Amino acid sequence: MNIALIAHDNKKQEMVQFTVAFEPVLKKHDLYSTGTTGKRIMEETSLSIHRFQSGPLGGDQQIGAMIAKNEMDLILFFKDPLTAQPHEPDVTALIRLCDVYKIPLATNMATGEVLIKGLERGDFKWRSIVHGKEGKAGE
Ligand SMILES: O=C(CO)COP(=O)(O)O
Repeated sequence: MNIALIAHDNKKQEMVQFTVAFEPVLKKHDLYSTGTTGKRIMEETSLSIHRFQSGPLGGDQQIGAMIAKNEMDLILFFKDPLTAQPHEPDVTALIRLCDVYKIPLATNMATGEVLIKGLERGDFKWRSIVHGKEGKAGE
């Protein structure tokens, strides 16, 4: 499965702790990340991650493009609700696309833990059914 790991600056430490804790689960999957989040995770774990641009420079949109092609199966996006982001429209667009394509999305670590445990249990195997489909919105 293709999994995106994204964290705003104030949540990057939580993301690192999360990926350290769940490294054995995550390493079985293809991981994608915005630039700085991916760099931090790779510095602190042995996970290999495809890094896109940093979020404010278009990374959220690059991950959004994968969602729009139905190429992303799970998004762990630890958002900072207390800090204004210069690229807020991109953040909103990414979350919207998760709803359009019904992609499981966690916006905080607590929900992330539930989803990752579901992933471990095989709860998202249904995603393999939609792979290869055109993935038109509303289908
Ligand atoms: O801004 C982000 C998500 O909106 C994250 O980007 P970075 O991982 O590059 O900090």
